[in-house]
Amino acid sequence: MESEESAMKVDVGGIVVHQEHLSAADQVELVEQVRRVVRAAPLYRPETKTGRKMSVRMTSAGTYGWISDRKGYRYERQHPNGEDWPPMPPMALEIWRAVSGVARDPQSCLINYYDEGAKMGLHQDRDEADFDMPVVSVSLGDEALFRVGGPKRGGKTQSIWLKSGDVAVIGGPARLNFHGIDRVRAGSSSLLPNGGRINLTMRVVD
Ligand SMILES: O=C(O)CCC(=O)C(=O)O
Ligand SMILES: [Fe+2]
Repeated sequence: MESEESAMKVDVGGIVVHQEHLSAADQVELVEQVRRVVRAAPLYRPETKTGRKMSVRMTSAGTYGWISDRKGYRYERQHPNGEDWPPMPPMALEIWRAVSGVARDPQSCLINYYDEGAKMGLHQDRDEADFDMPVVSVSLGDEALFRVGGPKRGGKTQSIWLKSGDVAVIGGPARLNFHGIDRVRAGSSSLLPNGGRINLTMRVVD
């Protein structure tokens, strides 16, 4: 994998998007590594506290996985099926080391799969112990409209289309900024044979 800095960095409400961080070949390799995770730890559709199913399907890799169910949001060491999470994809770790700007390695890689029609409402990532540690987010497959606000709900927002190979760093003063995915543009990428979008988010948890 190339280790050079990406060609373009764009600031969206304090979130830094490294556009085209991954080459086409790297994207193919990362998809293969994600497939390995999904074979060991199947995607599932989490419920929220109120019992509604999320539209995004999820799984995780690394020491911890992010879980949502009737008890709320938290990190767990096992998949809901009771098995430990598979190892973090090596490329996820490489990407983290290239862009995170911190010395610690991530303990969790959440994998989100968006099919046509899936979205993620505006939220903060705040289930981690140390907000000095960034969240690093990788986009693969179809483009997604990413909305970014400030640290308080209801403020102004900005949006950007995240494309396959883009890497976003949610850190520093933007670490607790609200963000979400409004929609995915079906058919905008040929990376995934069945379409849709994969998002990986790496985090230091405790
Ligand atoms: O899919 C994305 O780009 C964002 C995912 C996200 O915000 C999250 O998993 O917390
Ligand atoms: Fe998030």
